[in-house]
Amino acid sequence: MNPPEVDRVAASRAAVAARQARAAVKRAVTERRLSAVAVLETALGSTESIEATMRVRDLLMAIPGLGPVRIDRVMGTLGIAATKRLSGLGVHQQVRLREYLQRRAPKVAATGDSRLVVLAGPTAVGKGTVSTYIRENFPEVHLSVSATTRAPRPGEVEGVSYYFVSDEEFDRMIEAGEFLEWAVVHNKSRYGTPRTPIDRALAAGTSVLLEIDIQGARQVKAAEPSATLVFLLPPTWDELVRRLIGRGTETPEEQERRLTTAKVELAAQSEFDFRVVNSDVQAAAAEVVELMQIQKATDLPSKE
Ligand SMILES: Nc1ncnc2c1ncn2[C@@H]1O[C@H](COP(=O)(O)OP(=O)(O)OP(=O)(O)O)[C@@H](O)[C@H]1O
Ligand SMILES: Nc1nc2c(ncn2[C@@H]2O[C@H](COP(=O)(O)O)[C@@H](O)[C@H]2O)c(=O)[nH]1
Repeated sequence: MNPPEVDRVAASRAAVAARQARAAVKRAVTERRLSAVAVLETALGSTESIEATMRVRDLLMAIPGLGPVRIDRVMGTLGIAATKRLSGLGVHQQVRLREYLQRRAPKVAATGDSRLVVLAGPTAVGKGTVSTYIRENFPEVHLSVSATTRAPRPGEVEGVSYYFVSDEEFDRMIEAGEFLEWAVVHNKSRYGTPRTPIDRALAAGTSVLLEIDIQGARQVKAAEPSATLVFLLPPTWDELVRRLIGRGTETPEEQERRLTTAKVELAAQSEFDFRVVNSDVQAAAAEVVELMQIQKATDLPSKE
């Protein structure tokens, strides 16, 4: 073969491979192994991805219950041309399509034993310490990384501790529907759970742990009733105060504010599926992981 012919054959093989890869993505959406929203996020996150080359129409065709006539109508309403690919969407089209998919597309089916677990509890009870222990010792668990508008503390790492974002960026993320939940915590900063990494992990059969406040836990339960809520308790109130003051990361005013919230939060513990007392980090982490891994939550003995 001469060089132009070699190029033509290579291009045709690449086109076939891309078509097959797009068909596999569509199948995964139809079979509810992958959420349509996760496909959109991947496409928007990388123009190199196979998802970026998918037509919007094909993504909608993958959603059970949507036929060609309905899809034409929906695309008209969303203001998206019939031939548009995901990578070619304008900002407003992206927002409208994301909102539509969040409302209309079915959630991914739970695969195997993967589950969504929320760890909440009052300030300084040790949520961060227990979660970090789980991240370091149980790599099979996906620990969600939140976005926050608060400033980093010494030693905190961008993308590991949090995504530290400006108020404007947080507004944008809310507007774009990127959060599973978000809340103003301790009447001060905003914190939110990015939705896409969670959808992806659950679709891949990985259990997910969210370390968030109680307002967030309530929102997650409302959005995903199958989520398991775990409340982390201190051995005593005095020990909680000792941990907060001992951590030394807040001013006395901020400590006061957090202890006021803590009293309200402790009163909400009965809303949770399980309670774990954090007397010892390793033991508390093991209990939380047990709740994520063993039988279905409904079959478990109470940890109260
Ligand atoms: N089981 C434990 N025994 C003794 N100290 C602990 C234990 N767990 C955590 N601590 C300590 O308590 C302090 C608060 O812990 P941590 O920062 O993890 O709390 P948190 O619940 O994440 O707080 P916040 O909600 O305010 O972020 C830290 O100094 C930590 O080292
Ligand atoms: N509702 C949410 N709460 C969150 C999230 N990420 C963290 N948090 C909670 O905020 C407080 C304060 O955290 P700190 O790091 O400033 O001490 C604590 O209770 C966290 O659990 C989130 O995404 N959503």
